[in-house]
Amino acid sequence: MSDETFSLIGIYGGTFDPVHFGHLRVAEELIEILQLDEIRFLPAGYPRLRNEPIASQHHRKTMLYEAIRDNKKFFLDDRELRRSGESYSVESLRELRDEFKGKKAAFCFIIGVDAFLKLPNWHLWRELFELSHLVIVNRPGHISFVNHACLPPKLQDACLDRWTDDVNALKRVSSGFVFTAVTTLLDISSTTIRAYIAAEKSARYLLPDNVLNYIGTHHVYTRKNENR
Ligand SMILES: Nc1ncnc2c1ncn2[C@@H]1O[C@H](COP(=O)(O)OP(=O)(O)OP(=O)(O)O)[C@@H](O)[C@H]1O
Ligand SMILES: O=C(O)c1ccc[n+]([C@@H]2O[C@H](COP(=O)([O-])O)[C@@H](O)[C@H]2O)c1
Repeated sequence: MSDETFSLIGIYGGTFDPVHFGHLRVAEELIEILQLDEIRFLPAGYPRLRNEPIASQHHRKTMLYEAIRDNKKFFLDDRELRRSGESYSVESLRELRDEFKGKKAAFCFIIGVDAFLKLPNWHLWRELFELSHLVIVNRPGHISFVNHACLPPKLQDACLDRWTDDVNALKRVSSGFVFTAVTTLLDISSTTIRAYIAAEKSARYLLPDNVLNYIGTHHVYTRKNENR
């Protein structure tokens, strides 16, 4: 039976402007909860359905690299930064599926509940279920635990027979399940961090020190920075 199961690869997409402990703690806990082999952090080059990032692609990538480099299970996947045009998750997952052809791997696309609620606005969103499992994490200030009745009807329908709370189910097929994970709720957002830094308030303990130092050295979120 064991050689029938898939290895599990987490894919954590985001703007990461900047990466913070809300992201990193979720990733660390999901490695344990789902017994993931690795998590690939996938920074969006030109993120959709939101304002343009403040930091440049180069800064967002470097900050992310600095934040994850000491974790043997965390990897940076910069394919969306190398691609021109809007960043479509479905395109990245198609590419990854291609690269993993012949390997028994299942993908877990990790997504906060705030982003999950907007899924029906994503490019070719229904195809995501064919390419990956979806792993939803809660976020303070947003509806707690995905209450199926609160979902937009289209999303409710699409997820209908996909919900599972069985980690082993995710290892039996390469895609198609929706799993809600219980992780520590940390009320941290990149927006708050950018606002603190712009107001010269301390953002310490909300994100790794080396990332904070990088932001300071390169004036990433302050007016002195002319080359964001
Ligand atoms: N504190 C958090 N807890 C759980 N999930 C989070 C947290 N912060 C971000 N996420 C999730 O991580 C993914 C990427 O988030 P993103 O990089 O946009 O960070 P953000 O803090 O939401 O940024 P911003 O404030 O600029 O919108 C999204 O799926 C989001 O829901
Ligand atoms: O593919 C899409 O159409 C799409 C639309 C909105 C968001 N996403 C992805 O969702 C992830 C979280 O996005 P964000 O804006 O919350 O940082 C990130 O990987 C985005 O590229 C993807």
